Amino acid sequence: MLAGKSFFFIGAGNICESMVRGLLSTGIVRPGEIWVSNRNNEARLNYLRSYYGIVPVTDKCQAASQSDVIIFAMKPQDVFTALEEVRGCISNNQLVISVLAGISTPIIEEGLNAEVAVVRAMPNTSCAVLESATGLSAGKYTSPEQLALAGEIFRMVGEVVVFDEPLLDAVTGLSGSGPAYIYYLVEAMEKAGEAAGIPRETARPLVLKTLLGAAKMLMETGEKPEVLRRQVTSPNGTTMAGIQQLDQGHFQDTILKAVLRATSRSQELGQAMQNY
Ligand SMILES: NC(=O)C1=CN([C@@H]2O[C@H](COP(=O)(O)OP(=O)(O)OC[C@H]3O[C@@H](n4cnc5c(N)ncnc54)[C@H](O)[C@@H]3O)[C@@H](O)[C@H]2O)C=CC1
Ligand SMILES: O=C(O)[C@@H]1CCC=N1
Repeated sequence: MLAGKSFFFIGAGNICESMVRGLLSTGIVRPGEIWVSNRNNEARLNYLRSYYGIVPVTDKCQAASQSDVIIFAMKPQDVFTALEEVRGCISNNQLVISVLAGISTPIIEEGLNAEVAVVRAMPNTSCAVLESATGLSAGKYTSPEQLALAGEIFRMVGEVVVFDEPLLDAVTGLSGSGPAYIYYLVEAMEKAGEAAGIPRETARPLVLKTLLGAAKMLMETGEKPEVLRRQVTSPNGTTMAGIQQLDQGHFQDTILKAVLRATSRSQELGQAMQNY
């Protein structure tokens, strides 16, 4: 279903590049089948063309009318300008994918002023290494086949779960923003290693292998994280001492608050655009 499909990204920033890198690395999508536009940034487009061989375009209406899949990938605040630029250029046999935090499918449908198939998607930047966790939900005019096509696109770059749309804000707070939480943890562990006397360049591979090993243990054993944690935690040993310190800092509660706050920020972004 995917071979030969053409993709048009409106907005060529971080998430666009992550998706492009992932899609091209599969070998199924070819560089000439990916068109990109970006606002006021020729240097960015030149970089994407020279690095990936993908095709910068300036006439967005024309590109939108000629591509199979149109991907909205600008900041939520910029969505209305983008919608105006391609209004009347997209028909129902194409597929619109919006990766915008907080922006509901009705906002996109109404902005396009036509019965266009829209899928809201929340991937993460790990698309670049084919390890994204992506949540999807279908808009009002999206057929099962069009939702399946969106699933196929994001399955090329990782795992896909389909949700009812209201949950997409929570997906954004959990796995859309999630890589940043993990990077933050890695930053903290590296600094901690350094504080304990391990040089930064040595701490990083130790931390990264620890992270990868723990993720693999979770995936390959299928055990609950609590069980695996207990296997590391000897009575009165070092891990117990470390975990007690994390508990004193309300580690789990802090993570919970971070995910809930990111979720409500996604809702706020949507609300702000609704009232626009
Ligand atoms: N960065 C991430 O990890 C993720 C981002 N998202 C969503 O993706 C969207 C983009 O995020 P980033 O790539 O991080 O932002 P970014 O700021 O890196 O890229 C957005 C790009 O869109 C361009 N743009 C704005 N209006 C445009 C228009 N009318 N036509 C063409 N280009 C236009 C801007 O010039 C900018 O280069 C956001 O809505 C965000 O919520 C979703 C999942 C993950
Ligand atoms: O920070 C943001 O708003 C976007 C959405 C999910 C990840 N990055």
